[in-house]
Amino acid sequence: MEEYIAKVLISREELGKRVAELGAEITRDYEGKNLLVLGILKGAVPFMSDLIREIKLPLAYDFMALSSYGASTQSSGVVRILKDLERSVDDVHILIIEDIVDTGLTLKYLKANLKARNPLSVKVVTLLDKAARRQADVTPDYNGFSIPDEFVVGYGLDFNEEYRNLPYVGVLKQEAYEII
Ligand SMILES: O=P(O)(O)OC[C@H]1O[C@H](OP(=O)(O)OP(=O)(O)O)[C@H](O)[C@@H]1O
Ligand SMILES: Nc1nc2[nH]cnc2c(=O)[nH]1
Repeated sequence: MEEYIAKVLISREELGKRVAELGAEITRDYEGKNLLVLGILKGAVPFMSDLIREIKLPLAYDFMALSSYGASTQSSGVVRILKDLERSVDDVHILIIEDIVDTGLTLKYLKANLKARNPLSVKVVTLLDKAARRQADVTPDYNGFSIPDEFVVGYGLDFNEEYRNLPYVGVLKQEAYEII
């Protein structure tokens, strides 16, 4: 698997340190609030798993699955809900967990959809922000790392469903695109 990694962009150590910082910040901000952490499948799973253990507060978590890209690396701009929340949210502060905000189209749709359900608030934490590619006017409330316009994999991020289990964030070699 790792033979196709051109370089490590964010190491395991850097991820751990930043996730702990984000957890501490979120802990301060949500003290005394009814918090629902909302993971967006599938990419957010490793980040969410680490982050929730750095949030030292009572919380509930749930998941949504959205489709934006299919197997391609290009945004279609079309967002569909493949799996929805299991409960109403009018008594909770929602914290969306994303692995990456790229064009922002997914997040723009999701925030509008959730706000229509009248939660107490909706905020977003993303591990990665690729702001150079933004098409929609959305800014994450918490951001792990701002990254350049390169296609990244690992720590939840996939190429064709592979590489999600890498413990770091890396950039793929060109050859990886040529073998599928
Ligand atoms: O800002 P955007 O351009 O809309 O892109 C960001 C979205 O794309 C990725 O999901 P993807 O659809 O690849 O699903 P996955 O998490 O299951 O890999 C990522 O997890 C975000 O949800
Ligand atoms: N795996 C992966 N998915 C993305 N979705 C939007 N940008 C990216 C990216 O750089 N890598």
